[in-house]
Amino acid sequence: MDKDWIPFHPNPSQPTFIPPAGAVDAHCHVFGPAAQFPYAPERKYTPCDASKDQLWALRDHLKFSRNVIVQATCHGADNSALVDALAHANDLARGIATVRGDVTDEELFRLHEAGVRGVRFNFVKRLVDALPFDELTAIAQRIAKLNWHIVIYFEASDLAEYFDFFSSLPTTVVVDHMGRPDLNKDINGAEFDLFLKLLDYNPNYWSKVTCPERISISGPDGYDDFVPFGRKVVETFPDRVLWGTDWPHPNMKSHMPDDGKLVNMIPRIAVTPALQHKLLVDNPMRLYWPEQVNAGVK
Ligand SMILES: O=C(O)/C=C(\C=C(/O)C(=O)O)C(=O)O
Repeated sequence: MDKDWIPFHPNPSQPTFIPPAGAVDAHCHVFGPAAQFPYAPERKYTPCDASKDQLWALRDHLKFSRNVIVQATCHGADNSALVDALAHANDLARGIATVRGDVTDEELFRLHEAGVRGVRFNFVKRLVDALPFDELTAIAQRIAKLNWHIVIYFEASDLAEYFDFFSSLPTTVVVDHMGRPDLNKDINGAEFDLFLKLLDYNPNYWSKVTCPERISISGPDGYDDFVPFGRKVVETFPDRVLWGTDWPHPNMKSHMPDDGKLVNMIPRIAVTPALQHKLLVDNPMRLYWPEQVNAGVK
């Protein structure tokens, strides 16, 4: 792993917040293990290994029930580690893959059968060289036929440039980490307002209210500055929000969060049991296990 890499917290605290039954960690990753699933040559970082079994152990420790595993950029478009985790999840995990424009229909079908339900378009320059819009549009049109959705990751400062392209995407679109707002800026300022407009103008847009540890300037004593931004998104779009740990927390430089304390953030941004149930159960189940929702599975 990179010499400045901070591994995930070895002993996360037991959260005081108990999630509702069936809660979903809707944003997490698996890394390797590298001996079995080598990291991509084009990667921009080399992480510690972080296995599916360690992810399941965290899920159980935090009293969650399900995971949505997002392909990490260190694996590029080789989704093997993701597919392996899904194959060993007993249907308690779904996946978001990374694909290129030359992905075959057979590969998309194989990924769907494994439990993948979407692709990630990453625009964070320190992580990837983003694909050209026309290639992304072609991928979007193909995955729309699978009823998959798109997860997008971008910096708030880039949203104005991407707004029209984002608004053209034909599927449900889930924004990672609220589009990484700059918490030095006013919650009522133009930058966060543009993010809120993205969801307001586009009813197919959802947002994860995640990653206080990445976004907060006030820091890990409580990530207090994150709370009003998270609350605003949850209360404005209660049926279109998701939550996740972001374990194993790639590329953290200032500190490594205690996952138990991240869970304790939930009642501060979703302040009623009804909002917590939408955030942690209703919304992710509707998006990732619709067949079970329709069958009345609890
Ligand atoms: O885990 C996150 O969502 C955030 C980061 C990394 C990735 O998403 C990734 O490498 O796939 C980041 O900000 O470095």
